[in-house]
Parts: sequence; structure tokens; C-alpha cells
Amino acid sequence: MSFIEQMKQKARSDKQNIVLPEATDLRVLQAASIILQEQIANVILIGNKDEIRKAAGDLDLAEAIIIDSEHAEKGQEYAQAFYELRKSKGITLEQAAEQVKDPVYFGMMMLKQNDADGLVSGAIHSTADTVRPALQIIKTAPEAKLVSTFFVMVVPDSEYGHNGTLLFADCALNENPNAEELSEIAIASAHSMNSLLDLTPVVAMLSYSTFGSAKSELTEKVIRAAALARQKAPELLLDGEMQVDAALVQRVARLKAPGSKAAGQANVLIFPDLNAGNIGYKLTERLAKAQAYGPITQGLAKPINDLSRGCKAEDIVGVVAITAVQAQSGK
Ligand SMILES: CC(C)(COP(=O)(O)OP(=O)(O)OC[C@H]1O[C@@H](n2cnc3c(N)ncnc32)[C@H](O)[C@@H]1OP(=O)(O)O)[C@@H](O)C(=O)NCCC(=O)NCCS
Ligand SMILES: CC(=O)OP(=O)(O)O
Repeated sequence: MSFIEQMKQKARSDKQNIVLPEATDLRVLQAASIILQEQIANVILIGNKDEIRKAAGDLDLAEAIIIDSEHAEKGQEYAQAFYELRKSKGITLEQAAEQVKDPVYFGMMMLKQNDADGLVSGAIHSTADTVRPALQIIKTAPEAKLVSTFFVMVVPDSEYGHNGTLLFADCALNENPNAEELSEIAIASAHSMNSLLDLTPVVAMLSYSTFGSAKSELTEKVIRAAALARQKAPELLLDGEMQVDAALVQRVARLKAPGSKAAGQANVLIFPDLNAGNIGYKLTERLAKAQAYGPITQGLAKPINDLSRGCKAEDIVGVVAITAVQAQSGK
């Protein structure tokens, strides 16, 4: 069974309430209709009922719950709760009341107040505009030091990773992580590989150098990050710095990184910065025609996941199924 079929099946076993705040986007509404039809999750759409119905056309959304954040019953409660959260940053109650009318902020407050289980946004909003409210309202999980993101990449007809399934991180959030932050991203991604995909993570810390073949501040950062990650999580199969061919291809690994416990068989690729990560996932998606599910966040107190503005309806369905599975395990 494919990765995404597994996620859908798991999601169906205990249906979660997932908020979609971008409810006038046709791809989001098409996804909502598929999610309801396939019984993957209960769907909460945020927006004006008439506008949503107009945008939806013939789509069957009869089972979706629609909440208008401009005139919501809980608007006052959410405004007060948001004000309490952000008053130390100088926000007034009036500003809080305005802010929670925004569908993304309203959706986040639904999660904060336990009125929903997960949220998916980003078909219209940039990553910053999806993740910033999550960082402000939902915040990091108690055990997490840093929030980061990953993509589950499913590459057709590929022997790399686990039969073409790999986890790429961080492709969406942390712009230039230092060595300490990069080590946290690696460890969190290994845990995500294990908890979400039930696969043993084999982690490669990527660079343009393999085991000292080049030397600069950039390679030194990755070497330090790998050392820190090994120190903090010695049980992990993790190595670096290494080039992506050494990480994936056994023949190249034998030449460039003999004796490495991760080279040649990596299924978790940790990119050194956001330029590399974002370009790397989009290249794989477009040139290798891979499915790219994400950005999925790790380290937030509740499951809030992002999308690329270039996503298709089926990508949104996939990310909602993943969000529902994360919500099940967080309960
Ligand atoms: C997401 C992003 C906007 C957060 O940036 P920011 O400017 O630090 O935002 P803010 O300063 O408003 O931070 C919001 C809160 O989250 C916290 N925070 C920021 N990044 C964090 C992280 N990675 N992990 C945990 N907390 C974080 C901040 O400390 C702040 O907390 P506070 O408001 O309670 O004090 C920023 O990292 C970003 O723009 N990343 C790139 C996104 C992008 O363009 N991706 C490319 C396409 S996918
Ligand atoms: C994840 C990502 O790159 O998002 P977008 O394409 O919307 O910038």
C-alpha cells in the first residue's frame, strides 16, 4: 500500500476535525469534497457561507462545517484568549478582536481552545503567513527546542531511500540554521520518519563535501551539526557531512564514504540551509515527478501543516490525512 493510502486508512480509523481556513480556493474545496467523500476527516471550512458555496459550484460539501470568522459565536472568547497570549507583545483587546477575524488566526484559535484537532493552510498564504500564527499561538511542544518542517517525497520507480520514499528537511522554515539548530532538525526528522512512516531512519547531513573533501565555514557547520546530533542521539544511524550522491548511491558511498553507517542508504536528507532544502524538494518534485507532501511541521504543540502555493487538490488531501494521523497520536 502506498504511503498516502496508509495515512488515509489510519486517518479513517479515528476521524479528526481538521480546519481548512482557505475556503474560497477551488483546490481546497475540491480537496474538502474528496476528504468528506473518502471519510478521511471531518472538515471545518472558515469563511462566508455564500462565498464558499459560490466558489464550490457543484462540489458536494453538505457535510462540511462552515464557520464565518467575521461573525462567529466564539469570536469574543477567541479574541480574549488571543489577547491574553499576546498582550506582553503590546497588543490591545481591540487589535486581538480584529486579528482573530482572519481565517488563519481564527483556525489557530480553534485548535488552541480545543475546538478542532488540526489545521492545513498554505494554498494561498505564504509559509511565513501560515507558520507565524502557529508559532505565536500554538507554540512549541514541551519536549521540542525548535519548530522545523519536512516533506515526505515519494519518487516513482526509484530504488533510493525506502523504495523511493524519503524525508527531506528543512525545506520551508529555518532559513540558515546554526550547527545546534541543524542537529535538532536532524534528530526531529529521524523521529518523524519513525513515528509517521514506521521506518528506521538513516540520516545524511548534506553538504557539497564528503568527509572532508572540501573545507570551508559551510562544511564545518554541517560537520559540527552531525557531531552534535550523534552526541545527543547516539542510537541514530546518522552521518555527515556528505554529498547527496554519497548519501543515496551505494557505489558512490563506497568510494567517497567507506565505512559510513548512513552513506549509500539514507532515507532522511538534512539540507544545510533553506536555499538548498527548498530548491532540492522542488527539483525532485518537478524533474523526478515525485509526490511532495508538506511542508509538515515538527515540534509544534498541535498539528498545523503548510502547503506550497503550487499544490494540487490531491496534495491537500494527502497533507490533511497526515495532519489527522498526527492529531490522533497527539491525543
Ligand atoms: C516562519 C518565520 C516567519 C518566523 O519568523 P520570525 O520573523 O521569527 O517570526 P516572529 O518573530 O513573529 O516569531 C514568531 C514567534 O515564533 C518564534 N519562532 C520563530 N521561529 C521559530 C522556530 N523555528 N521554532 C520555534 N519558535 C520559533 C519566535 O521566537 C516568536 O515567538 P514569540 O512571538 O512568542 O516571541 C520565519 O522563520 C520565516 O520567514 N521563515 C521562512 C519561510 C519561508 O519563506 N519559506 C520559504 C517557502 S516554503
Ligand atoms: C513550501 C513552499 O515552497 O511553498 P511556496 O511554494 O508556497 O513558496
